[in-house]
Amino acid sequence: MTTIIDGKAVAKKVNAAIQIAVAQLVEQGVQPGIAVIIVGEDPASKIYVRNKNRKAEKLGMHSVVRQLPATTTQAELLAIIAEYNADKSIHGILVQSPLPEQINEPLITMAIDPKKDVDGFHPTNVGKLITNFPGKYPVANTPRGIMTMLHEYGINPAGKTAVVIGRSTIVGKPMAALLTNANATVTVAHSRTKHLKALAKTADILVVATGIPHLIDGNDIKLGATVIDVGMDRDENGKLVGDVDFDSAQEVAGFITPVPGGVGPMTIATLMQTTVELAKWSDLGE
Ligand SMILES: Nc1nc2c(c(=O)[nH]1)N[C@@H](CN(C=O)c1ccc(C(=O)N[C@@H](CCC(=O)O)C(=O)O)cc1)CN2
Ligand SMILES: [Mg+2]
Repeated sequence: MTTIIDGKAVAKKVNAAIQIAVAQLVEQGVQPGIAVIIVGEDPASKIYVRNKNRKAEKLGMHSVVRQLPATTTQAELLAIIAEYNADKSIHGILVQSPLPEQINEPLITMAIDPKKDVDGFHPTNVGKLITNFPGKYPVANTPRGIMTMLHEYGINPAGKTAVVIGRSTIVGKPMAALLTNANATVTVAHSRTKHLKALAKTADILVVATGIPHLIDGNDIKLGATVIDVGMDRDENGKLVGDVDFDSAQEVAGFITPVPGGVGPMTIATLMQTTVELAKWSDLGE
């Protein structure tokens, strides 16, 4: 019997807590504020940005969306980031990815004040995560949301064998760090990994974030394993599917996230959570 991890339900619970936290902050004279910058007209990015804005407003936050043309230069984007770095009403700054090719993404990440880095991508914050630095700092929202889901379903990574397939800055690397800090034994695999499927089968916790539809199926999963599918791929019919073949995987897994309705909803809920925390840390010194 497999348990389907309901990311929508966990996100709802997180959002309910955020709504209360925001109301309390507003009473103390602090309204958490987020600025989302989008460059160009990528339709999926526009939907994600619209969803972030709507959710932030619904939870009582101050939310600004800055839509820029695809021809925006590096200097123009840097100037806008500097503007939000100096804006006291904004606690979190997010530059939606992907960015057009004339923009140097690492330099943009570096330009955001680490204290307003709501994505948790700034090297200062990544460094703190990797070193398990004490204190408060933002952590990438997708992997952090996955940790919240594991916690909600009573899955403790300590002592478990975890395999993370994917080594991106957004998911794979911070996921591996979070699982390591939670005392799992972690292997990071990727497109050049030999015997990938055999390795996947050793995992008690398997996180798949490759962008390859149905890379992993039930044959590659240990009986009873927890399977977290970060993929958001389109199949030949344009249907949204994950990196895991859900139908065969759920015959073997103990716990599994669906696509859609698993990791995705948690990303936005956790982004809201991080925005509230940044506001508390900066304005209340918590
Ligand atoms: N600066 C950032 N850019 C991007 C990030 C990010 O975290 N920071 N992540 C992704 C896109 N993304 C948020 O930005 C995101 C994508 C998808 C979902 C989601 O809820 N997905 C749903 C399905 C939606 C559908 O039907 O198409 C789900 O999985 O249930 C949330 C956030 C890239 N860019
Ligand atoms: Mg999902």
